[in-house]
Amino acid sequence: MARRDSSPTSTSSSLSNITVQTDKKTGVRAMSSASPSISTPPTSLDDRASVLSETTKFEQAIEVDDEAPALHTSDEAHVAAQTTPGTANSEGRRSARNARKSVTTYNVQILSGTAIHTPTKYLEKHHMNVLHGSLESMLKKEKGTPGKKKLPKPTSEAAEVSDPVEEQLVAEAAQAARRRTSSRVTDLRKEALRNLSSAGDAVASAISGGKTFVQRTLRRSMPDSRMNASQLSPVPVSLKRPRTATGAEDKYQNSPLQEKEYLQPKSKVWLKQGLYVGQHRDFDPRLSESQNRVKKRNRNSKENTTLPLPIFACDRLLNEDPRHVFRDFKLPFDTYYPLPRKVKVDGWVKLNKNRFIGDASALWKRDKQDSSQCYCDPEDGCGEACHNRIMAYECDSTNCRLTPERCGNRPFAELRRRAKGNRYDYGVEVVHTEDRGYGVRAMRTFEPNQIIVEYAGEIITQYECERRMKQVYKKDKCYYLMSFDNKMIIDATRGTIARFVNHSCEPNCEMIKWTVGGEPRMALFAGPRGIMTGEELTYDYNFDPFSQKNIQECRCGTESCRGVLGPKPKKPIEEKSVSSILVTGTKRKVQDLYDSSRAGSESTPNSPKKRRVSLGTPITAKAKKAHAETQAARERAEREATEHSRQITSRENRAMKRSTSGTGSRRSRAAFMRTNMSSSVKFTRHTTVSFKRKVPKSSALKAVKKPTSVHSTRPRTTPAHNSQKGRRTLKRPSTPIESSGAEESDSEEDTSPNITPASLRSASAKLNQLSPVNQGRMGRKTSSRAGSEQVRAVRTFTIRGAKLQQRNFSSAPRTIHKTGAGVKKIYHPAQSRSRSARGR
Ligand SMILES: C[S@@+](CC[C@H](N)C(=O)[O-])C[C@H]1O[C@@H](n2cnc3c(N)ncnc32)[C@H](O)[C@@H]1O
Repeated sequence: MARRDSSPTSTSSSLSNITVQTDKKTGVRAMSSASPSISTPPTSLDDRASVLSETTKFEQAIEVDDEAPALHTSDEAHVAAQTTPGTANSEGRRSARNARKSVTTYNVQILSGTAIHTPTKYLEKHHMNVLHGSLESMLKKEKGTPGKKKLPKPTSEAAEVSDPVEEQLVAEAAQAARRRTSSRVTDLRKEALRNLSSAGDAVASAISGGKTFVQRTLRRSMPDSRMNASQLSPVPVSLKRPRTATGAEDKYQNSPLQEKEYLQPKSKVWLKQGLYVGQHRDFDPRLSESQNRVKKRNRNSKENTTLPLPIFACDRLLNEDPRHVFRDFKLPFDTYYPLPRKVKVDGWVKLNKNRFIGDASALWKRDKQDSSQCYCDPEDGCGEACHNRIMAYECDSTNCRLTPERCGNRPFAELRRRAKGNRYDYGVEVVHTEDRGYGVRAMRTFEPNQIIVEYAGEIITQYECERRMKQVYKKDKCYYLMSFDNKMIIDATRGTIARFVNHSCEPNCEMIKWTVGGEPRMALFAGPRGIMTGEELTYDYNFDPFSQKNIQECRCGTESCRGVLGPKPKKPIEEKSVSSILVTGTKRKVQDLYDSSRAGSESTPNSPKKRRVSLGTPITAKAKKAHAETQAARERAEREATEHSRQITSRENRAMKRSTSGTGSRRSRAAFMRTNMSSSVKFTRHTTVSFKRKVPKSSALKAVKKPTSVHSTRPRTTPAHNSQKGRRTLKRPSTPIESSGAEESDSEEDTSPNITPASLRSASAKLNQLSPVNQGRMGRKTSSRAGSEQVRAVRTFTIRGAKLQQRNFSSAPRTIHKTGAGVKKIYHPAQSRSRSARGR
């Protein structure tokens, strides 16, 4: 043991009592502080412990590992003793920041003690003979590279050193140490740091030893002996395999191929069989719309090689399963429906509710009388029989006593709720159609008669509409104008998505006007079939093109396509024949009808089909049969009509006599009318007369000089076409774009008061007595909310094999707008003239 009590170069500092101990057995030479140092910074040990401690904390740490690290430490201590004789410190006080920013560098030519601190960033460029890092590493390097310069040996063995170079180095080192007393403190700190790093190494090796042990144990316990170190440890494999236990483990651990096998990501396996195999998905939701388009364009369209289901399978599917009988089999739209494809529409400013523009607000008349009330039971939940529903009024707290949860007649409230949900909930989206511009598609299913979307936009006056047509929209190809209440127009150029709904001659939706909170509102409702996801939404524009040049070809592609975007045909031939005969009872009319039936619907000069179908089309056997049936029915009806008119005439004459003998007051006349009408209705029950009945109005009654025969008004009646029996008859409200029949009712509306819900109820009650027909399901027809004078229902009878329709006024109206939206020249002021005035 060498003991140095004091250093010649020691200062008055506390670093004077250093003991360098050498353990001969292990060759460890450690330093310890025998006495407490004044400047010893506070440690975790208390002062006493610190004082009595034979070894420094670092030394204690070193002792944990009694193997290789100790050797380095001894060397290090040796060097330290050499370089800074009599100086040792157990504490490393360099701040962590500095330690990180720089490393100790030694110029091996100048030897230790001349350490400088080089910023790490300059290390690359540092001179070759400058070593970086701890002395320990330097020593390792020296040992590992024979022939290189060795560091000086301890002083006790200095005499034995024969290498003059080494001697010189030692001497120089001693000289430098003497010269640079001021750097002693720093050197001691370095020493301490070195000790610390050695301790760190020892701990790291201990930990790695422990891990290796755990891995070994695990490996042994695992059935799969191929488990390698990479799976047991999060540390990279390359760093974790220095020690191996067995040859077999070695084999696996050292095989890079095996490791790769485990590290590779799993690849997706696609099904080779199944319902959707072979189907192309055009849309990749991960890509944008344009990227998808490009992809689609570039895709090589391969033929679908998947065979269809065998025929017997389809047959069973369609015919044997009772639920599928007579139903088309449809695959679901898409089991995985991607995010909505947002179509950007140029120039579309979206409005969610109606907005009055200019004078429209001031001119808008709110009809105070117009209200409705329902008295439904909670069990009914305002279903089909709800009075408000029949009248196309939305229930609310003022007109319905049910709670919103119980009431089933609040479609616009439902719409409001839906709009707060997500896009799927809202349920519609704009799409590009092949040949009709934009269209609207359902993104969900809709129940029959369920509300889909509101048709809202700017409410403008006729004057403003004209102005816009002439000035603003004069170059446009599409107009989004729809006539509305109070002779106003909804311009949906700025409006809801409903403006994109296209026309179809066999539509799946209806545009219906409702009264919500006393205000009229238009909305698109699902038709009686309901809507499937993915279906394009359409409604019948029943469009009056106004002039020939505005006639557009219809591309709806349905079987019953009328060929052009035009008005609906007025009535089917059979129906027309019967009703007209009954009304007129003249041969001439029958002849007309016969002619018209021969020519089909082309007999009407305004019929759009006239331009498409030639009259010379040969009559097929089917048509001949239909014609014969019609003829027979006509003859029967003619006979009945003669009888019918005879009876009515005699009854009217009797009633006339009674009324002229009475007071002649308005009330009595009204009573007479009611009696008369009731009797007519009763009568028609048996004779299946189709007729139109007007609710008595004061103005109308005034005009009655003598009890006008019901017949006298009938010739002008145009029984509505109700191709779908038992379904609601579509009736258009008054509009400036009305066709002639509707315009007549328009003019009446202007001069006559509105029908009140009370009168409707009484009329409804009377008819209820007459007929048990479920009026909620019957077809309904009215001219408009403001002018709902013509309130009719359609009833189907079978008399002597002929199916006939009876119209009465028992059912309340469900107002359906006549004109389609957005059709060019959909509105024109001249259209407010009667059709007859326009020569139609
Ligand atoms: C209210 S817009 C409907 C949306 C329109 N497709 C668009 O792109 O904005 C009415 C116009 O769509 C076109 N359209 C609608 N239904 C059609 C049909 N069945 N056949 C041909 N064109 C139709 C006509 O050009 C019509 O003027």
